Amino acid sequence: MTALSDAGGHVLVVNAGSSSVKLAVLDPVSGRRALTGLAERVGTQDASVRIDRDGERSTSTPDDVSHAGVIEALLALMTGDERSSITAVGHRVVHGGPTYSSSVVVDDVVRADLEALTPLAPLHLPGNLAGIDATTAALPDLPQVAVFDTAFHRTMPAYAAQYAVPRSWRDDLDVRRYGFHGTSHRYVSGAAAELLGRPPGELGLVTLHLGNGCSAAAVRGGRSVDTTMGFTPLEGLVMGSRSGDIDPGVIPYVAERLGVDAAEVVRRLNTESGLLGVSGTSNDMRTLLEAAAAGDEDAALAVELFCYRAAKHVAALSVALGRLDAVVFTGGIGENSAPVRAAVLARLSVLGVHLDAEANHANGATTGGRISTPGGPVALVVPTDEELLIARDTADLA
Ligand SMILES: Nc1ncnc2c1ncn2[C@@H]1O[C@H](COP(=O)(O)OP(=O)(O)O)[C@@H](O)[C@H]1O
Ligand SMILES: CC(=O)OP(=O)(O)O
Ligand SMILES: [Mg+2]
Repeated sequence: MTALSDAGGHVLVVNAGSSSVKLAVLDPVSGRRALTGLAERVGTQDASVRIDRDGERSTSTPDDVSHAGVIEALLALMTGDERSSITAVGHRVVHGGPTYSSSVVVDDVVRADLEALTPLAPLHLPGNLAGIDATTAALPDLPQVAVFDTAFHRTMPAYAAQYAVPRSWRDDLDVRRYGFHGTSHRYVSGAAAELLGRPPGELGLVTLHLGNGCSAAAVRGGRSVDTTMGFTPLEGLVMGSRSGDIDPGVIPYVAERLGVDAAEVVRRLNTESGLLGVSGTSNDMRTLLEAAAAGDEDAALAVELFCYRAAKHVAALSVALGRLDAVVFTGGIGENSAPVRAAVLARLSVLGVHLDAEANHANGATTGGRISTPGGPVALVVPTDEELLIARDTADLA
């Protein structure tokens, strides 16, 4: 580890999503949190921010509800001592494009490169950049480090990373499969190997990150060899408001029928589809499970489509592994929803994975652990910790 962490400095981690900002001030070695922060409903008049430390909560309602505004409000809720304990700032940055294959200290050139990538992750990069700008303004003397979602997937072989499109699209336009949620897939695949008591180099894992955005990855020998998200975070699994896989032929057809352009159809595939689109009511899995239990058939279909697509992709990704040792659930849904895990695993009995119903109810976000019966591939719950890996990369580079 670096001089920074030996000196006991804290890293401020900013994980800016499309509508939320998660923040942590932590020791990069032990992972101990001095505080955590959360801004929700960013960009709307209902935006709120809160900081939690030692069982105590401070909240405020920001005047400026932009990403920059809520980050300033979060920093304002910190004490002087907390702010001065910070020695570097690490940011989750969703897209590193063709250039960035590992974490990097942000300077003017990196900042400009990221700005140019915004069309490839329009829901995420503006918030990531606003986070970098806000912490640079508030803490101008500290190094700012970008940790990319795409980095872990740079090890995908060409046959997984490429689309079957004209070669000039790849060579001249950088159209390829990048993959996302890499920091989460990297963390949970390492933690799963520890839980299994086996060296990562020996293992074939499928990691399932089921949150508001959802993706699965095939991790062989500790390296990503395939994943469900591609050029943008829209491909693959059904998500809160994103469609996942769809025939591109739908796009010009719907554009023409609705009298809008292709970009507007893609915007609706990102924001009005997925669980929200199928249910017609909510992008939130908790809400949909309750509605389905109360007899709402559209909610039930949304949940079934979500679980079916997840299981189908786990089976497909096991081809990339050659051997399947474990399926690992993480993210807000993967960690907390026993019914979703049960429905996904019911469809995976074809691969020899069998649910242990009692363990599935016991092993939620706080504990994690095995949720399958002995024999065959293992199913595990592993709470993700993107903030810890971001803090460690930041400490290593700062
Ligand atoms: N106990 C629970 N049961 C079912 N779903 C849950 C539960 N807790 C959280 N979730 C779901 O997790 C999703 C949010 O996941 P999260 O990883 O926090 O999102 P983000 O991608 O924004 O970080 C929502 O669909 C939410 O309903
Ligand atoms: C890349 C991505 O989809 O991120 P999130 O789950 O935070 O939306
Ligand atoms: Mg997320």
